[in-house]
Amino acid sequence: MRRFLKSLLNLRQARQIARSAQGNSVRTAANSNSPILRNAIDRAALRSIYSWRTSKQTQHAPSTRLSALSRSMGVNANVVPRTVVSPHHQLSFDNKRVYIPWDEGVTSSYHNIWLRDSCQCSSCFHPITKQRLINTFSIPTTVHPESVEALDAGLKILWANDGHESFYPWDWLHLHSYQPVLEKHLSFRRVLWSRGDVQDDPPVVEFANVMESDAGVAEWTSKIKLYGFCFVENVPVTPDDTEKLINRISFARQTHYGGFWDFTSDLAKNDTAYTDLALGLHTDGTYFTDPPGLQLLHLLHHNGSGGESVLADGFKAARVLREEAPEHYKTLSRIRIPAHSAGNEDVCIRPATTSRPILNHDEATGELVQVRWNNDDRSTMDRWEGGDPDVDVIRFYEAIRKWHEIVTRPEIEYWFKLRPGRALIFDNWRIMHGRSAFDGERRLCGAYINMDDFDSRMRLTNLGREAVLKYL
Ligand SMILES: C[N+](C)(C)CCCC[C@H](N)C(=O)O
Ligand SMILES: O=C(O)CCC(=O)C(=O)O
Repeated sequence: MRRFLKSLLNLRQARQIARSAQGNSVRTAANSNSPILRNAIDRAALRSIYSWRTSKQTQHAPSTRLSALSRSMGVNANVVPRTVVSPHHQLSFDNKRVYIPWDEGVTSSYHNIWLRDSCQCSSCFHPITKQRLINTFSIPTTVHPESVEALDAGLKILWANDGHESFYPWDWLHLHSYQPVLEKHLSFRRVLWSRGDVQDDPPVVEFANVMESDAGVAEWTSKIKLYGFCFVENVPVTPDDTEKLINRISFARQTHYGGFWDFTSDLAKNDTAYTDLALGLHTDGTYFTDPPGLQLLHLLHHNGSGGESVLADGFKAARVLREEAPEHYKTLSRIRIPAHSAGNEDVCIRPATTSRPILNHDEATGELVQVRWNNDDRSTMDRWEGGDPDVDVIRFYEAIRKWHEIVTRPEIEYWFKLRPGRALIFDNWRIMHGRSAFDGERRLCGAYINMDDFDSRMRLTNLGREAVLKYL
């Protein structure tokens, strides 16, 4: 009652709620916009405070599988929202919107054109391909319901212009409510780490488990998402078996290095990875518009010394930078870094769009989503957009010096030795990798995977297709 009272403080909502208070049937007048009627609505809204009626409440218990798995991944799916339409008020609509009063005391409004365009029936939305079939541009801009009806499972609308019938499940309406937004879309927790957090007990899965079931792939992909990397134990020491392993997530990303690589220090490709030189911490593909999402490396053999590997959690390092030197964090989030791969004579790769900063954030949420750091592949920086090169040049070098100092701290760097049979996979948008110089013959194989292909596989194997498709 209190919540409902609170919600009525918002007169606009009161009017919406009152629309539904009119009359007894769930079918409401086609248009309640006349001033006389609106006053009646306001009065009705206030009256309707007391006309509470019980009605069948639609609730959706959380699926145990989803909530169990999602808890491990931090996916906030165990808090399944109560998609219960208010038992005390009814739906309403006018020539612009449909209004749904929820039991939680808010009312969602949906534009008629939006609802018609979002019809999920099999003639408007392909049930198999999940693509829109309706011709959006054939919907009149004045489209509005002839009637709306609250059924147990959802909302039925009969459209006035063509008599089309649409049905929207309550949980679909509640999830996609945009005015107001009622639910967060899926987001996945990450566990940021320092060396001490992982060196004794790094994330690991068994090759056999990954190969034999999608549950094994779910475990593998959820650990990659959580920690940014994961070892795979007992991988047969062959390129073929390694390729089969990576294909359990998705097909390999093709680049000028090929798809699945089997490489050594012979400069087969004109890149320092194909030498025995040390490689400082970096992410690959800073010269691509879309850097590879995952990188898998499997050491096949090394008869020599050196060649230790190092990983560092770029998101952890970014958090340290923001805490210790927020100005440098801002600089590395702003200044765009041109990069290239131009060693092979038939290749000169640079981002097709504008280049990107080292720290990249989601425009909508402001969340750090990608670290792009490869000081060796950085091109000549002769465009300082900050306006004053005198300021930006110095700021930039100070900021990357601080960044380099942080990422190479002993507590940040996780050094280990790759070994045959133990493949390593890591999120190349978050985890920096490198190696020490080496001698002798050292042969590795592996591949890249696109981030979108990884994300798809991670969601589907961990949450199930039904849960994932809900958010489309
Ligand atoms: C393909 N393989 C992983 C063997 C080598 C890739 C070289 C990556 C390049 N130095 C960069 O940092 O983008
Ligand atoms: O040789 C290694 O251990 C890693 C090589 C590397 O950093 C790369 O290929 O990007």
